[in-house]
Amino acid sequence: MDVITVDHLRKAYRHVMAVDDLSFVVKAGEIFGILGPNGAGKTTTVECVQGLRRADGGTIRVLGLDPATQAGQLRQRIGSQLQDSSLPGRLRVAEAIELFAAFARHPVDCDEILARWQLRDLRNQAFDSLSGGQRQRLFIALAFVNSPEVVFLDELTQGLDPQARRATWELIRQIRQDGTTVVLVTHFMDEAEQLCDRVAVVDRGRVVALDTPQRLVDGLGLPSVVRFSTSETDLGWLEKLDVVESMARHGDAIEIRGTGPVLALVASELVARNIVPLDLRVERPTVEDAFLALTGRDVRR
Ligand SMILES: Nc1ncnc2c1ncn2[C@@H]1O[C@H](COP(=O)(O)OP(=O)(O)OP(=O)(O)O)[C@@H](O)[C@H]1O
Repeated sequence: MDVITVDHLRKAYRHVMAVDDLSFVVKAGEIFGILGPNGAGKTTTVECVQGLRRADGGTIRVLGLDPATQAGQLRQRIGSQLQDSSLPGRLRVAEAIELFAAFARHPVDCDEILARWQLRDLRNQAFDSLSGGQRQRLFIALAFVNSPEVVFLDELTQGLDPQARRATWELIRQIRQDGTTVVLVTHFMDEAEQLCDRVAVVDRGRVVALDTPQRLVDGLGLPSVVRFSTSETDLGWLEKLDVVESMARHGDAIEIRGTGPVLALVASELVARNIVPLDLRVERPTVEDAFLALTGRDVRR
């Protein structure tokens, strides 16, 4: 079942075409990622989808509702992570959750939310006194207070330490298991790779690729890099293998770029010639490589 359909969405700010004929579908129960460089139009898109901004053209349906005319109904059924926003400084963590729950048609139990997002020990702490990571956890928790059917998370793990990131990913996976659909706007390639069932790569207001993280990478035929060390000097034959695109040597360190089953073929040829390096390894292309190939830009810039 399609939970979100965005069809030929357009949105301009004066002379800036922020979103230009953008289309995608989000299916029930998936974690759908929107990846793109700064200014690609991700936030504008997600704001239009949530009914926070009016589109100039195209159609959007979320849970069968039109966000432009049924935003009130929609807000009862979706959750949204606050971004760069702050709560009153003296508001305590538990009070913030109770406040948001008071507006929800189907609020979840506040203690359960505090426990799930590891906020129990902070329940009486004022918002002002929270660290960046703790605030982030609170913003995520608040997105789930109204038992949303679809939740929008923007830069989910910004400011979290590596352990907290992994714990957050695990919780989001559990939330998917509970049947909630998740839309994730992210700059983090590893997050998209680890968490998302499908990813839309957005650039200059358009979707330039949409697939599972694995198929995005595989579909581009990007090279893998095989590395190993050897003192053997006669390796020119390696470059003649069909799968090998190039070879570089720095002392004993060998680096081979190639596509397809490059590791298996290089390994078997080396062994056949009695060269058995102990450190043979392969670096497969990642979503980051795919992103660079698709947009020509580093996502962090
Ligand atoms: N309120 C606004 N007024 C004018 N221009 C805007 C406004 N909001 C966004 N823009 C412009 O529209 C384009 C898309 O912005 P948007 O915030 O949707 O991109 P984004 O992909 O979310 O970027 P980022 O990753 O930096 O948050 C950018 O060129 C931006 O400068």
